[in-house]
Amino acid sequence: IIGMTVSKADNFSAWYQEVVLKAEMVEYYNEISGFFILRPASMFVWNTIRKWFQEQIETLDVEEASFPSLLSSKSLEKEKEHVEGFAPELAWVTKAGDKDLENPVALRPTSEAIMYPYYSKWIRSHRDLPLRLNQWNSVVRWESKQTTPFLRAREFLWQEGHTAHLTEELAGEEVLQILEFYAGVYEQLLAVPVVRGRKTEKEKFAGGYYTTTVEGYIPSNGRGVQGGTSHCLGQNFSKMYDVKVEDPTPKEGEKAGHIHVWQNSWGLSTRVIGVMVMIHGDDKGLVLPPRVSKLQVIMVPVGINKSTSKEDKEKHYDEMQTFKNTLKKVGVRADYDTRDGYTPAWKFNDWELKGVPLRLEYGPKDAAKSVVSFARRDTGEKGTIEIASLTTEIPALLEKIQSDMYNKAEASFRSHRINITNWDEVVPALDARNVVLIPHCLAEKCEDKIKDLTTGNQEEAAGPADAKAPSMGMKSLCIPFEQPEGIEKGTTKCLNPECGALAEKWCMFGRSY
Ligand SMILES: O=C1CCCN[C@@H]1CCCn1cnc2ccccc2c1=O
Repeated sequence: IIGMTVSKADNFSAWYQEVVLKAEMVEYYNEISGFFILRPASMFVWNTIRKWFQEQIETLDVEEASFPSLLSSKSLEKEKEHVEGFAPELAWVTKAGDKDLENPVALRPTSEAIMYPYYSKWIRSHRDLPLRLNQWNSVVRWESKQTTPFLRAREFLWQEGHTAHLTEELAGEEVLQILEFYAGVYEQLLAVPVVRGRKTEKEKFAGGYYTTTVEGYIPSNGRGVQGGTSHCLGQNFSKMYDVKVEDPTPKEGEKAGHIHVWQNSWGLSTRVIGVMVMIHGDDKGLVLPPRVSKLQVIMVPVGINKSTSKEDKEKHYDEMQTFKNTLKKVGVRADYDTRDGYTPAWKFNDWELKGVPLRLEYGPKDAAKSVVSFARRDTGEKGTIEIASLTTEIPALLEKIQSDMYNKAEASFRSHRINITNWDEVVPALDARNVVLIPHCLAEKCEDKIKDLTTGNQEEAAGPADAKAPSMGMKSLCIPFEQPEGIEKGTTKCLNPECGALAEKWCMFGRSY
């Protein structure tokens, strides 16, 4: 069957797998589990993101570099304490040909250990700062959890930015600039709303100082999803790798000391594509936001059949070629489908499955009235457009589709993000596919406890018939920069009934990927 067979509401994970396969975005790499092939439809999305993000970071004078993809166990030694948590994810090369390697090497899971010895070598004076390098590459992390296309893969494409600054303030400024660019990728390109915030001590990058994040929301299962992270590493790595400069402003009469530089690292991966598919897709298949869609308009001839003369058919098709060229001149990526042997209805389904944002139908009746009929992929809305107005109406309609898709997703996230001040309302809220904001003390231990308290226990699962696993506990997603009112007086208690400490901030919690 070429079309969708699974409904999004019935079986979300099966629907997701089917849509990314049938919309020709990915292929499972059957040789090794957890690896996927990215096909042109998804590479177009990724390259659109890459061009936009690259343009943004170039305003910050970020330069591009390419470091080796392998690292020695010796170089990992330096950051051993925080790597130990990640060690099980490292993929090792132990042989070359039939010879064992004296010192096995690991495939990069991220590039700090590869890059920072050279930051130490290159950064000597404060004049070498800020150093800002970004890599577009792929990394390998041998996930033990169930993998799924885009959201959790053992190898994925990403960019990793690594910068060094003279002061904490300069580093902190960049952390937030990059986070805004990440939010822009979601909100401007993918029509996906995100909450900006800071990770708690428990959820931050252990090797860093603090982590800022953009958090998405998947309406189909109410889960939060981490969308991109911008870390301030503080001086942790510069002390590990001895990245220092002479103090440019030594105190009067004192010998200039050294300053360990303040570093950031920031990453966004092809996970963003999975988030977009999950939020916008429907039972007909993919729904692509126009800004990232390889094909924005597909024209399908209608009313052409055996009785249509050859020259009428050719003339009709030539007119669509003209529309295509006209639309190309105003930056619209359009094409037409004149495949013989397929009905218009078959073609409509095929292009809906592939998520093309706008379809134009053009038949002799339309030609007689100098109009084309349109059908929006996101809402199904139909209408007609004067051929004479194509160059203004089509771009405007595509922009409307883009903003309507964003507004719909934003309303859905907003209505499923609820502030809770009564602990007993938390689990019911999660079961109703919400994420929650609760007054929280921000202590790591308290978070652990909250995870346990909100994990459905066995007896609740109604016996053997109910094969469902106990409901997943909630984790902190972020401390939103945008804080609700009500706890600034410092008299509100942490919502965890077993905690008793005072709440520091409203913290967003939810079931998550
Ligand atoms: O997120 C980012 C953004 C891009 C640059 N790296 C940081 C932090 C990566 C954290 N991390 C994530 N998985 C790992 C897996 C194995 C070894 C080390 C690591 C590891 O350090």
